[in-house]
Amino acid sequence: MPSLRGIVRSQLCRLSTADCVSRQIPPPFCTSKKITFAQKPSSNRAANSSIAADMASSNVTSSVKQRRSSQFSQAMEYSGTASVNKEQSQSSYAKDFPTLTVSIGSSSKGRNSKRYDVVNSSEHEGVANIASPQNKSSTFSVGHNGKKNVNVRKSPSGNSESVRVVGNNGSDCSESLPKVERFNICSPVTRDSHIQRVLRPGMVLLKRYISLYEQINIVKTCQTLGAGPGGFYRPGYKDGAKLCLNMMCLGLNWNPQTRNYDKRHPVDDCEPPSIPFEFQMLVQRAIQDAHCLIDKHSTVSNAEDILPSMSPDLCIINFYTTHGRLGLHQDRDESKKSLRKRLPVVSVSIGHSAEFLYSDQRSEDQADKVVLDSGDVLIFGGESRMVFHGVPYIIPNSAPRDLLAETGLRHGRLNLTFRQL
Ligand SMILES: O=C(O)CCC(=O)C(=O)O
Ligand SMILES: [Fe+2]
Repeated sequence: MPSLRGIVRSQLCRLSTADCVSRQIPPPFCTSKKITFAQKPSSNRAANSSIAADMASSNVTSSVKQRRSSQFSQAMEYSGTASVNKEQSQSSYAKDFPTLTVSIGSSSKGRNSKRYDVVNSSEHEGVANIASPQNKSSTFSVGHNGKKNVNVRKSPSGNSESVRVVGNNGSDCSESLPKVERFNICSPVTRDSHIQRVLRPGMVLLKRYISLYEQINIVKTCQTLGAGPGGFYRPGYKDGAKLCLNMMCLGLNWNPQTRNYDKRHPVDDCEPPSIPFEFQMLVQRAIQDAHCLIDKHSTVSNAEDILPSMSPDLCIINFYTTHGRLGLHQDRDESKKSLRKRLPVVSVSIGHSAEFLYSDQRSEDQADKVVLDSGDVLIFGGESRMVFHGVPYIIPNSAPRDLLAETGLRHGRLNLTFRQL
């Protein structure tokens, strides 16, 4: 199943990939479209980087090629219906570019089912609004008051659909059309602009950033790698005390006893697996989106000055059972050069939620606290690179049920911290 990032990431400063997947938009529909961006320049970097990341993913690339022609029939097969409503409007424009109305999800007969519609919300525009029922992850603002419109329009030739994503002030043909006050069916509490936060200079939290689909893939990859050479084990410190977690490393092995990075695993003497390409892409995408957020919230001309870019060559993967924890510490075993440049740590959380403390002092009392949920990405670099941080508590029964069901992941929390040596 291909990734769904294509469409939704187009405004990824504000909208997480999680939204697309959590809404169960059929993958063929999402990925095979020709995507055109009509965004403000400041958003283009993120949009382009996201698409580049998507296209670099082998899944997506091949699926785009393969599925292009049978796009809508696949969408129908997946879960719903599609129809071309040429008669819907009397305008010649609409006749030339008939609106596609696509119903995705269970039919309205299904009592307990969620329903996701791409509907014709305007006779003239053929604007397709994708929104979800109100739930915890409903952050896709739609329509006049919201952030995203996805237009689905079929070309006269009938064989190439395009998806246009426009922002609030989008400059598509709709500009010349009458302005209509839209009713926003998304919960006002969970507007997507609130879910990505600069916690402090150099520290960015991208909430619900990773789609459920991507989370599942990450878990499966970690399960496979974790069972092989260089896999998970329970590490201990020099004094014999054990860490309250299981750990494995990618790229280079971190040894808590020597506090060094080695080529080999301290227990099985194997080389750690290398960082999978998809993980690398995820990290790049997250840093670029963090830059985008910093651009939006600060007056600096270059977000790199606040949060330098980095290319990870190692990753520490922790698995916390529900009793796991990690005391306040600094990540300071990377090279002098890396620390001098204050290259960020990119932390990915999957599974159960956790409390996360961070502070300039090694003091739990004075520390700030944030909850890290499944799919969140936290980045700390620049001024925040040496922040004390730790995980005092895993929140029981807080993992997405579908994630556990799909992967058979134990109850607990997986955390991946990517770094550059
Ligand atoms: O689990 C986390 O969120 C933090 C992990 C961490 O700080 C580390 O591995 O150094
Ligand atoms: Fe750490």
